[in-house]
Amino acid sequence: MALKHKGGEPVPDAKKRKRVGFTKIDPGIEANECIKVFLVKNQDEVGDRSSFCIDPVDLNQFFGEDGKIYGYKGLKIDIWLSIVSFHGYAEITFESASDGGKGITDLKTALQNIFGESLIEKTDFLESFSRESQCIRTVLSDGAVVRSVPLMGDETSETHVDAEVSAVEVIRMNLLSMPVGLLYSRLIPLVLLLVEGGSPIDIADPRWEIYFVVKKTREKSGDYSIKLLGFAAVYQFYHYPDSTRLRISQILVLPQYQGKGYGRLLLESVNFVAVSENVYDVTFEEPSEYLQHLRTCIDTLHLLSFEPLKLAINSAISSLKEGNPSKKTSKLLSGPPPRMTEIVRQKLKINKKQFLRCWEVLIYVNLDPKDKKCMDNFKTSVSDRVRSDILDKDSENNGKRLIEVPNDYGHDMTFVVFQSNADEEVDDQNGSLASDQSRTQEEQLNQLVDKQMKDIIEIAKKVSSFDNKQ
Ligand SMILES: CC(=O)SCCNC(=O)CCNC(=O)[C@H](O)C(C)(C)COP(=O)(O)OP(=O)(O)OC[C@H]1O[C@@H](n2cnc3c(N)ncnc32)[C@H](O)[C@@H]1OP(=O)(O)O
Repeated sequence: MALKHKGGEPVPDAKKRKRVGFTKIDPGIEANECIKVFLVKNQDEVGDRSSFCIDPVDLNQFFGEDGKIYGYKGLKIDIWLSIVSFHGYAEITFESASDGGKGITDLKTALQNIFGESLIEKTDFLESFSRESQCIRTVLSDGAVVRSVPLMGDETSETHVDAEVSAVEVIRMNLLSMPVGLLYSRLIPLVLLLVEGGSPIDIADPRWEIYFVVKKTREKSGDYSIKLLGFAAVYQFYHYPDSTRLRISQILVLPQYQGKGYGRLLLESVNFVAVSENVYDVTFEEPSEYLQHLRTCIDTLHLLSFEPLKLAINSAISSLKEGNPSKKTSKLLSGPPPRMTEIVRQKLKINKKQFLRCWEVLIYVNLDPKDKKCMDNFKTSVSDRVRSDILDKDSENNGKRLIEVPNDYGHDMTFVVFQSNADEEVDDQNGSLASDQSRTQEEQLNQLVDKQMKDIIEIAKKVSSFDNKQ
């Protein structure tokens, strides 16, 4: 870590600090504003601010309660993280430092809380590119290759001209192995920076496994190099009486390689292991909204080509074609038959909750968009399902209802809790409260139905585009 004080003046000692007269209390600077993190692959990129800069979830969380750094004027912190050895180097520059009433933030400690031991001095860092050029290859050489996908055409364009064969591989390893644990500990800063709510896992627990996705390039000389693209940490839970559940707890694809199918490959690989080792099922630990979207796309694809399910899907489609939405006596579209839920878990390792999420997408992709009656019936059935989900919750919660409504500010959802209480409605003299409340509830429900329809259509589109590529 290098602390550069612009103008060459030393950082003032405590005595001098007392004499500095501040007219107002130091407002501080948000960590998000003055810290930049670059991912670099060679010495030349270090110090070049046009290098690949990441967009961390929230750097403020590592700096006190208000996320601010105090005591510095003109502070700039550039962190250079090597994607060769995953070491880091912090270059800190500022015009002056003095206590403006809130102290002087100890930057070294704060940065060590994020980057830990992987933060090293500049010379050491620059040397690490050649010294540790084979570190990923060495650590992963003992791993089991779960999947190997050859790369062709454009995908190899960034490789060396002498490159003969390139492939993307997923390699599975136990985190208890010392070199693997060490490599993971160097990846922790990326987890903290890029996975919302991410925290280090306990590498001393033998039930943790890690799946690395790498690009392997074999040179004409016969030698090969390996580049790390991402990883997934998976916990093997015991499931009574003699089975295991796989839980994907942390998945990260390095930002410059995202959106190229590597996340999907990691998830498919975990699924492949789950099926071949006949575990109970695969679950996710608090998946982000985007990861959940990806998971539903992947599972829906598997379900679409799952022969035993075809009859159930066709029969659901027939009931939508024939159904009359004005007859409220029977549901147009019920969930999948319970027997299928069990078969899907046994054969595809998709659990019941996730299967239910995919079910409506499975139906939707099989509908004829020109069949208006069928499409209308589908929307009615989604609406019925949303309403019954909420009513079920309602009866469980003594009239308190929690519903998720979309907002205008992006992907995050807003949750609304409301209480439906018959007495309250009677007490309302004009009945206006009750009618206002039910109007609001109706609007919220409609919004929720629209949001769910939008999600179904989006996933269906994605799945159809994948299906055509395969
Ligand atoms: C339990 C937890 O860990 S929760 C936290 C999850 N992790 C994070 O949030 C960390 C930051 N995010 C990431 O690391 C990544 O975005 C991940 C892991 C979530 C997803 O990995 P990615 O490699 O980006 O996913 P992948 O490329 O497979 O799919 C993403 C997109 O690429 C598209 N895609 C997938 N394969 C291909 C392909 N072969 N060609 C073109 N596009 C493709 C997908 O359709 C998807 O597009 P969409 O966003 O329009 O739906």
